[in-house]
Amino acid sequence: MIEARGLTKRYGRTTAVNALTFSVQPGKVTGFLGPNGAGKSTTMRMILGLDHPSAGDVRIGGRRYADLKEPLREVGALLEAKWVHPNRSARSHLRWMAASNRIPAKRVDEVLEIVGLTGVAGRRAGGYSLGMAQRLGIAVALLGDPGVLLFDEPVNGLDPEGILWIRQFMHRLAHEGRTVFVSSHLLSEMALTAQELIVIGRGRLIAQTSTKSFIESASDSSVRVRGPELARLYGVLTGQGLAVQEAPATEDSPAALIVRGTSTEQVGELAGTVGLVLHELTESRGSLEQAFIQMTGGDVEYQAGGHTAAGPAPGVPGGPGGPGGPSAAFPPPGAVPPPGSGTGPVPPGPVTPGASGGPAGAPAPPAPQPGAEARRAGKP
Ligand SMILES: Nc1ncnc2c1ncn2[C@@H]1O[C@H](COP(=O)(O)OP(=O)(O)OP(=O)(O)O)[C@@H](O)[C@H]1O
Repeated sequence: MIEARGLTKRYGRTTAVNALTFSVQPGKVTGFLGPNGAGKSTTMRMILGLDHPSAGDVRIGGRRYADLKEPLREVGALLEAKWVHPNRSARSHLRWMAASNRIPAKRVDEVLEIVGLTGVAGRRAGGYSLGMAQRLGIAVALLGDPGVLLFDEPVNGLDPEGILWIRQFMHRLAHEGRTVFVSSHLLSEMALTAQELIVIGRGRLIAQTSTKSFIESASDSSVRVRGPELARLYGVLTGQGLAVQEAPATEDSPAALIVRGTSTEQVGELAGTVGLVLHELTESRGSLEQAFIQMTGGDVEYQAGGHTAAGPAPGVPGGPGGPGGPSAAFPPPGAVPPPGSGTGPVPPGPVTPGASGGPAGAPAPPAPQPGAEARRAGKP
């Protein structure tokens, strides 16, 4: 279990992490969700003792990282990709890691088998694809058979097969009773991967909730209605106590009304009883991504299908469907190292951030000093 209390990190005038309090429980995958720059990597580095909090603290199983006697056996992490020496093979790299952490050599073959790298374990890591490098990173994280695992943006840059593999693998680790904490800026990915979500924006906690509740609350439905007598229609609907919002005309669509907490049937019948002509009556599901951007105060544009999905809040017109390296595994103390405007509860595809930021994390020194600051500038 991971517990953060009032966790804060300031870099000069920037408050990267602002009084975060949350807990990550074993036995399930917990997603750490926030737009680029929200403070996810900084939080993970503090969990791993690579950055000192400016205030507050974070504990793993009740102890600070620096106080863990054998950190590699308690927590494993995948932070940054491609940090393995290119001329080393996966096996020799793992043997070196194991030896430097007093882990029996036979564990190397076990973890190679677990991540599916046995067949290529003798090949130089420099020739590995990103997906293979990810697996190697995970193998390093698993060397000490830790009960707590951290993954920072593990699917960045992976192909669909690699994404599926990582997702299933995290489920398996959680099923084994481990604490699995995975960061992402992709709500659509987290919706498929995590049972629990910790959502942050600009360093602050926005929500800690089950993924199911988050999706339900973020994908409220609304009814869009328009006709030649909008003002009268507005009066009829509000007269029935309905929450009605005006959607001004845009280049693409004429002015309309957005009605929440109702159905197309009810709106149509109310209009019919007073003889109002309607030109449009549609139900829209809020886009999860738009809800996410709103909640996180995101200043990041999310794009999918070639258009920008950032825009009005769910249920607000103007938006379709709605209203509108690895990593290098970071083996403590041994080494470290995007959907568009979907219309359903779970957006159909990944969201690609307009402003891309690569996976964050610290390089993987073979034996990081607990508590040592890992500066971004020092990243490989
Ligand atoms: N070493 C550092 N020095 C100065 N500012 C930093 C440092 N590390 C992070 N920041 C700033 O802190 C904020 C949070 O960054 P962080 O990398 O933790 O966010 P993130 O949610 O992981 O984003 P991303 O997905 O883009 O990596 C950003 O404004 C970032 O520029």
